[in-house]
Amino acid sequence: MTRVQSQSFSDDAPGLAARRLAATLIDEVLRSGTALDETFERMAQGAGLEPADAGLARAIATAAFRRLGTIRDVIDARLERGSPRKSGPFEPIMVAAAAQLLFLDVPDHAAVDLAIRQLHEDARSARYTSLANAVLRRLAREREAILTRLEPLTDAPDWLRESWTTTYGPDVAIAIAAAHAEEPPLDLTVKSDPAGWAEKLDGIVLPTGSVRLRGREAVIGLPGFAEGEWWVQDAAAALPARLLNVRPGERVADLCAAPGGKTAQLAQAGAVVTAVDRSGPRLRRLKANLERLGLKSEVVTADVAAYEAESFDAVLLDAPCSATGTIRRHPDVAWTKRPEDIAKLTALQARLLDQAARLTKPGGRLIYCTCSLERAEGEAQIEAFLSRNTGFVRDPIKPEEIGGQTEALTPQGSLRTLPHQLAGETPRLSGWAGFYACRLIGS
Ligand SMILES: C[S@@+](CC[C@H](N)C(=O)[O-])C[C@H]1O[C@@H](n2cnc3c(N)ncnc32)[C@H](O)[C@@H]1O
Repeated sequence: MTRVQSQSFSDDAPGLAARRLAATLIDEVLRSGTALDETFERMAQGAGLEPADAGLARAIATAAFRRLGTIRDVIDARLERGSPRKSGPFEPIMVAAAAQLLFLDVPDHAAVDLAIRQLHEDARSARYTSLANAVLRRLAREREAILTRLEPLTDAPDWLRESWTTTYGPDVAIAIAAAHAEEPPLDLTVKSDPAGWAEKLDGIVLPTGSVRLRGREAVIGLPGFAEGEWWVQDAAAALPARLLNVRPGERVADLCAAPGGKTAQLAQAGAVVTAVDRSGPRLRRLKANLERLGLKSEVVTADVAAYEAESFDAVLLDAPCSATGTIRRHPDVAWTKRPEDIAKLTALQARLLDQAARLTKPGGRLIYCTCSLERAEGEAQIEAFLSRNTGFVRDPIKPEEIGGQTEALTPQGSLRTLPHQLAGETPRLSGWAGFYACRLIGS
């Protein structure tokens, strides 16, 4: 894609500024590989948009990434001579418009007319407005037919499609991709009284203890947020810290801790927590989160690979990873990560894991986890670790520790959650993130 040049988002035409920001976000994320959330925070600030416009821009970009494979296919199929070359912002504007026409509740004329206006703003794309108009109007006319023929795996890049099919088999690969097509529900970890909070917030208590909300309201306005009674955390992401079974007063290291979802769980369980992360800005968010929750932890800015301290009763390493287990919440991940990232990340994870082992007391517990669907960042990482560190053994996780969700346990007793597990009331209220976690005991 070519850089979208217009950086001025405000305009008199209603909705145009939101569409400009949406196309720019899509373009920028694909070009730079920077996460949509981060790109949005940076760009929306400077764009001076009304909150509703900024929200619409983000919704368009998110829908575009969730369905990018399908969107590219249906546009290409209607461009007889392929995508025009040297056409400036043509592609991101078309992708954003198609996302609205096919997957969002936006009037067709608004999606089409505002896309055409945007194309006119750049001399390189202005030449293709008639072509764009014809393609977008066809998409609107043929929407029903397109939507009845959706194939979930089309919305995963080839390398992920192949990886899931090889690792989990063709049926599970399709189920994973189908789960990614659904908007995710909002899950909360509550300090206490999950049933009471589920009732107050119109949610359900999941078998693992998290509260899943049926609605889609902004969290900041919900009862209990300002009072620090709960925090947002995917139901699968809440499991690794629970599996550490910390007792009040134990010294616990949370390595790669920011923004602190797991630190909060450990502190809430009564542990004396040291949270370590190398990112200053992310640690500032961790501190703000803990402050809202009224919880405490020592906070250390350090590279875990070089972090030295007196050894801990228990250690949690939530290692940096490809984050392919979070594609449902962050669909841009599927299009920004590359196979070559996996090799770099697995080498880093091995270094961090060896250091985490050195920081674990003899007889202490060590949990390694990643939010990745890749075996290399989970099962294979632990197999390699155990062959290097013969002083450690697995401490198998029991079904009752994860609310009886036996399908999320490997034969070796590791946790392996997949996005299509955890059936709920509707497809949107089903599923959880893809996580791997293994509990080890040192000697
Ligand atoms: C998966 S996120 C952690 C999420 C966090 N545990 C939670 O539950 O909220 C990974 C974190 O690892 C940190 N990180 C990456 N490489 C690191 C390193 N070498 N040393 C310390 N932190 C690192 C990143 O800054 C990021 O905050």
